[in-house]
Amino acid sequence: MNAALTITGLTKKYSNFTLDNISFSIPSGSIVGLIGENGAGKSTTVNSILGLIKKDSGKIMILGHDIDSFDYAVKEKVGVVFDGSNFSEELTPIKLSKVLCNIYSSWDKPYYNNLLSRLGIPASKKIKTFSKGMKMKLSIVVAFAHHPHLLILDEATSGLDPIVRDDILDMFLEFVQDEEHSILVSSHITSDLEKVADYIVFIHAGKIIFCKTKDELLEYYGIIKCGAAQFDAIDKNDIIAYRKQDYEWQILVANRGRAVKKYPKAIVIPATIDEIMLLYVKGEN
Ligand SMILES: Nc1ncnc2c1ncn2[C@@H]1O[C@H](COP(=O)(O)OP(=O)(O)OP(=O)(O)O)[C@@H](O)[C@H]1O
Repeated sequence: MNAALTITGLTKKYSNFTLDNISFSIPSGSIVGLIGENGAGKSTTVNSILGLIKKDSGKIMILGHDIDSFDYAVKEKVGVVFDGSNFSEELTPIKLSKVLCNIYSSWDKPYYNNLLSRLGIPASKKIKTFSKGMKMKLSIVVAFAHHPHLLILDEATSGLDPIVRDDILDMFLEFVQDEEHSILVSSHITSDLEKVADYIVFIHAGKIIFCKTKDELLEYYGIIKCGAAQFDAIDKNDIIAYRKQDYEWQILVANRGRAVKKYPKAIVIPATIDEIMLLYVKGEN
């Protein structure tokens, strides 16, 4: 399987933080969700991928090209959306299109106009009059309108309402449909990732905790809820992490079907990505 992005052994040291030997890849045609608590290292990973910060070590390949010797033709094939707009506030979306068609050889004006109206962005109003959400939507439209092969979004949907986010998730799914386009999206809104991501990469304190298919997480992971006596009887090898809240123990397990059979008296429920993250980060093991 071709990979749109391959990261091997990425390391970046700051005085109080180390992004430590990160490795994962994005198969072509897939959406990868990057999750982790504030300060986990998501933006450091994204900025390293984009060459915005200098990595200390590791290899990053985008669309088969090493980023250390990247040329402009490859850069054009990467669409980027950050949490914030970088466009001149005096421009209108129509004027912005005139600027961008000189920058991107693959700029698709009809598609851009189509996306502006699909997301309800006023084409002839100055960007400075836009709300934060409207600016974010414009950044997303611009990223799509130069037909990138790889889209990278860092916390790009957090300021958007659920209805707009739903439209954007549909755009993501349409984008990867032909198996040649791929998306890396970092987000704290894990319910969005549950809807669209194929893989989840979980970073905690600069290290990768896991890189798994979303289906594995949602179909197999589970939480056992039980009292003290039942907790003591649970095989410690089955426990990924646990925490106690009031009189209830919550235990994260990797195979909830097996847990149901093995512990018939316990309540075993599916785990959301948020709960999996919470138990890994705050739970004991
Ligand atoms: N230029 C810098 N100099 C020193 N430390 C930095 C720098 N940039 C980031 N860091 C540190 O690196 C760590 C990871 O930051 P990063 O922005 O990658 O986290 P994140 O997972 O994107 O967090 P958030 O969800 O809050 O955006 C933090 O402790 C941050 O303080």
